[in-house]
Amino acid sequence: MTLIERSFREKIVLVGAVFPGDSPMAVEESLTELALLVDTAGADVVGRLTQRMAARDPGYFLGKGKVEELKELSYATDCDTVIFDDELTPAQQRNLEKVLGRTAIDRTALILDIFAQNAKSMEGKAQVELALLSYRLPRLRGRGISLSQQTGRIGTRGPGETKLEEDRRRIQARISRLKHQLDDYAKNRRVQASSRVASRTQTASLVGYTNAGKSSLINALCDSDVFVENKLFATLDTRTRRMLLPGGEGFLLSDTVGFIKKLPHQLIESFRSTLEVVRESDFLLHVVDATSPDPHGQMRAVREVLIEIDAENVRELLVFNKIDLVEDLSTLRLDFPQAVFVSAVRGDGLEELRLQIAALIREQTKIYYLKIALSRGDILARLHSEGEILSMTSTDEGYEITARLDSGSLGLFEEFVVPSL
Ligand SMILES: Nc1nc2c(ncn2[C@@H]2O[C@H](COP(=O)(O)OP(=O)(O)OP(=O)(O)O)[C@@H](O)[C@H]2O)c(=O)[nH]1
Ligand SMILES: [Mg+2]
Repeated sequence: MTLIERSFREKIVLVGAVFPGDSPMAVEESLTELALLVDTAGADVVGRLTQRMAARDPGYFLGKGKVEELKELSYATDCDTVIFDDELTPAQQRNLEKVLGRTAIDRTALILDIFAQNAKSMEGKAQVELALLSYRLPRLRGRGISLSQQTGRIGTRGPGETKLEEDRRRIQARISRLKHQLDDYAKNRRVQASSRVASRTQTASLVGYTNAGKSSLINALCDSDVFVENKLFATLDTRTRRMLLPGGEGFLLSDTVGFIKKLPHQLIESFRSTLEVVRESDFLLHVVDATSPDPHGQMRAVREVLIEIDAENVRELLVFNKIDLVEDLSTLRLDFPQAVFVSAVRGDGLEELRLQIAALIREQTKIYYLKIALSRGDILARLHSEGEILSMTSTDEGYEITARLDSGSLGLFEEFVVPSL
């Protein structure tokens, strides 16, 4: 993937729409987040425009008068690119670019651009390229030559300035190659994961809104040095570290890519396999930025992604981070009595968090007394791999065993469990 370095800071105008039922405040907050995304992408916001509207105009997204206003604002600010907070159809994008005489893109393209800049591993790059190509494929046709030659701008960079001029079929071929490549990575990961299952080490994942402090928290808890930055989507690659609990027990904790409102579904699709670690976790640490103006909205956005990756049923421990920056936590504590409040940077609350994690792990494994007939060597072998055998005696009737099992594997041995003990 070739990324073209920008030698200038691109000037951007943001456009948001308030539809019936939207709160104007929420739209403003969404635009502020869009501005943060622009900053992360290395460009400057020079203007903002919002319109109250009943429905999207199929041709231009905005109404006629507003398009004129946007054109004037674009000239006045001499912006390079206009970014819409809502998704544009390929036709709207083309029409707007024609009228405005400059690049028009949407939030999805901007997020994809940031992912393209931040991808480091081979797998991360393949995932982002797949998402970008899926996004661009329906947008290829009819894009003006002059615009496609304006290289190096947000939404036009990334894999293949030249690839974009190739025909559809070659892009589709590339998409299926990337899918195969990603399948191979996933298969390898499953082999590693199955050896982990055999050793019955519990696993947890850090999930949460981008920039909430997930990587900072894994560093604080596991004494590791995962990359941390005050930018959105600093982490794209999943990293797994071992964490030791107060009782000396260990478990595996994974740091994952952050989520955001309106996360492009192309990205969720192509990151699906790296996010399998989340679905297969014994529990999640859902990290929320305690300084966020809208913690409820951010948590909702995270849960929506969890549903999309089929991880909504994994147990979760809610962790509010960055409490060193918050003067009054009383409202949050009242709203979320079950949450743990920490500062990954200053260390507050980490002991409490470790204790809660240890309790969660203990809760999920219990000791059972089992009787297995001598003829059922298969069940015994299974028990060896799925649980932890604490003691075993063999009698004429069979094996008498005490074993530690988690709720997931209990079902396999239910008929052998002796209810007393
Ligand atoms: N003051 C303060 N800052 C924090 C704390 N935890 C993290 N930060 C800062 O918040 C920013 C984001 O931290 P990261 O750990 O990279 O956040 P993340 O959730 O991994 O973000 P992405 O990987 O980009 O989604 C960095 O500038 C951190 O230094 C905290 O407890 N207190
Ligand atoms: Mg991170």
